[in-house]
Amino acid sequence: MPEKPHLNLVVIGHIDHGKSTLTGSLLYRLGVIDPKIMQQLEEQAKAAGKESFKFAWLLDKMKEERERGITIDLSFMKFETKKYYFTIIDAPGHRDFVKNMITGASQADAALLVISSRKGEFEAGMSAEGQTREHALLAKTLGIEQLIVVVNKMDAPDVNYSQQRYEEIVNTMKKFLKGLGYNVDAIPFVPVSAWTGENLIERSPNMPWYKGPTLVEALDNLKVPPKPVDKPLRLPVQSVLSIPGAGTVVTGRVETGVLKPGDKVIVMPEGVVADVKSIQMHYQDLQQAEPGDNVGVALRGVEKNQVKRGDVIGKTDNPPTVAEEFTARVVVVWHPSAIAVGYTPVIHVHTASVACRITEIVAKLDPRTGNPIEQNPQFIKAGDTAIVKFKPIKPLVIEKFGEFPQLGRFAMRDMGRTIGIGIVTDIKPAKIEVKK
Ligand SMILES: Nc1nc2c(ncn2[C@@H]2O[C@H](COP(=O)(O)OP(=O)(O)OP(=O)(O)O)[C@@H](O)[C@H]2O)c(=O)[nH]1
Repeated sequence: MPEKPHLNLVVIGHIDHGKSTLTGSLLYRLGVIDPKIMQQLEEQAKAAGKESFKFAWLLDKMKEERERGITIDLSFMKFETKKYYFTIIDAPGHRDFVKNMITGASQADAALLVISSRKGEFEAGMSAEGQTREHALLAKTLGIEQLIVVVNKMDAPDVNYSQQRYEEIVNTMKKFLKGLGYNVDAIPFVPVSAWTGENLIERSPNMPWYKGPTLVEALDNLKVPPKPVDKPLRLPVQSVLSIPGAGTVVTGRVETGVLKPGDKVIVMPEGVVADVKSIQMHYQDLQQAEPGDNVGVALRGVEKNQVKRGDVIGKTDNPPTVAEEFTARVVVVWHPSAIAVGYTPVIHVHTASVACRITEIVAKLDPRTGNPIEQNPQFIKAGDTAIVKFKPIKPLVIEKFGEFPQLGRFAMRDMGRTIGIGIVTDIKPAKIEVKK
């Protein structure tokens, strides 16, 4: 039997809307979590007087263990439905999910947007600083086209499974998501209780008015994005090793195109040309590596110190682009004051992180329509969307989002936090000398 396709999910939404509870509850009900472990956690949560947090507790435990360097959690974050295997990348509660969404080992194929239906909670998420707003905007900017909206806490006393409240939320959300450019007719809005499990796997008798899919059915209705095998090769380098017998081995994930033993490749921005001796994945030799494959590539003609993390491998007839300067559409998500020309955040893009200086703020945009509202503003601040030019202070491979989305979206970081995100719209290429 052919293997089920694999999809990556992110869980997003406003604080306390139930992301952890939903994730924990879904994993538990799908049988991923051992009932004995769940019972222990339940007792711990009860003893701490926080029974309603038992599922969230489960995620906290996983997170703690991860922080202590125990590597058990990842397998817990996988589950399967009739059609697919899913991995939840970046568990909820992470402070810096934005950066992780961009530079993490995997790209999200779909997002679950969790919204609380409780009085005041839904409204808080949709307020100017609300994360329902912010996360939906980020997901769209990052090119996550598939969305499932989970209308949570339908069991709460003030909601009491009200169809009217559900419809009120759906109408508001449809207007908002349409404004961001989402095709709202393709988005399921599933009313659930993460807590009781209603409409997650089994239909809720308390919401007979709801005729749409359950959450698991909505997951099965997602589409597998096509593999970009026809595009030119791009393989960002994660690490470089020197292995006796094999020589220089680079590891990384193929983002686009295919790679075969015998191919002639070029490492940018180094400008070094090499031959592919062999390719391995999970200790097995591969005759062809494709998008999504995490591989080790043994290279002939290059020394370990000539390649580093953040470089990108391509074919010699279509080398990765090194930017002298690039233009991007950015969204500022957080900054204590204002951003002006001269500001130099660290840009995290694929596996690279390079400081880039803002050389021009071309225009401020209306975030809803994308139309310019101010040319050459003096500064931009949190909440603003703008067209900005950057000059990398060191050679950097970056691509236009329209051509290579995986290498054309980035996070801007400063002071240990994500300041904003962006997508590259234009590039002025640098001249690189090729070393044979
Ligand atoms: N009644 C009810 N309460 C819920 C439901 N889901 C979550 N809650 C409660 O909402 C509160 C917040 O839930 P969490 O799962 O911690 O929310 P979160 O979105 O993960 O929160 P952060 O990670 O802090 O952003 C807890 O008290 C939960 O018990 C639900 O379906 N029904």
